[in-house]
Amino acid sequence: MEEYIDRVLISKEELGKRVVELGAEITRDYEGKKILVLGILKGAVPFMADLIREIKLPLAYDFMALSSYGVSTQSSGVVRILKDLERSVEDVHILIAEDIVDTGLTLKYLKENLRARNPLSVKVVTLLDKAARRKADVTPDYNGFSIPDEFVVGYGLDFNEEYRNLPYIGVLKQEAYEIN
Ligand SMILES: O=P(O)(O)OC[C@H]1O[C@H](OP(=O)(O)OP(=O)(O)O)[C@H](O)[C@@H]1O
Ligand SMILES: Nc1nc2[nH]cnc2c(=O)[nH]1
Repeated sequence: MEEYIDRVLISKEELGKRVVELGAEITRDYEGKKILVLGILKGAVPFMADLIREIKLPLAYDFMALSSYGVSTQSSGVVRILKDLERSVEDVHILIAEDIVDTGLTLKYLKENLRARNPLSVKVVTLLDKAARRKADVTPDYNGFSIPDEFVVGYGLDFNEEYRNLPYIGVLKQEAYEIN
């Protein structure tokens, strides 16, 4: 698997340090509030699993799975809910946990959809922000790292469902795209 990694963009140590910082910031901001951390499957799972253990407050977590209609890697902005929340959110502050915000189309749809359910608030924490590709007017409230316009894998992010279990964020070699 790692023979196809061209270079490490964010190391395991850098990821760990930043997740601790994000957890501390969220802990300060949400003191006394009832939080629902909402992970977006599947990419957010490793980040969310580490982050929730750095949020030193009582919280609940749940997941949604979304799929965007579009041609291959091009997101169209039309999103379908594959797995929805299991309960009402009217009494909670929702903190959406994402691995990456790219065009922002997924997040724009999701925020609008969730706001219609009348939660106390909706905010977003993302591990990575690729702002150069933004098409929708959305800004994450908490961002781990701003990254350049490169396709990255690892720590939840995949290429054809592989590489999600790498402990760092890396950039693939050209060969990796050619063999698949
Ligand atoms: O800002 P956007 O351009 O809308 O892209 C961001 C979305 O794309 C990725 O999910 P993906 O559809 O690859 O699913 P996965 O998490 O299961 O890999 C990521 O987890 C975000 O949900
Ligand atoms: N794996 C992966 N998925 C993405 N979805 C949007 N941008 C990216 C990216 O850079 N890598």
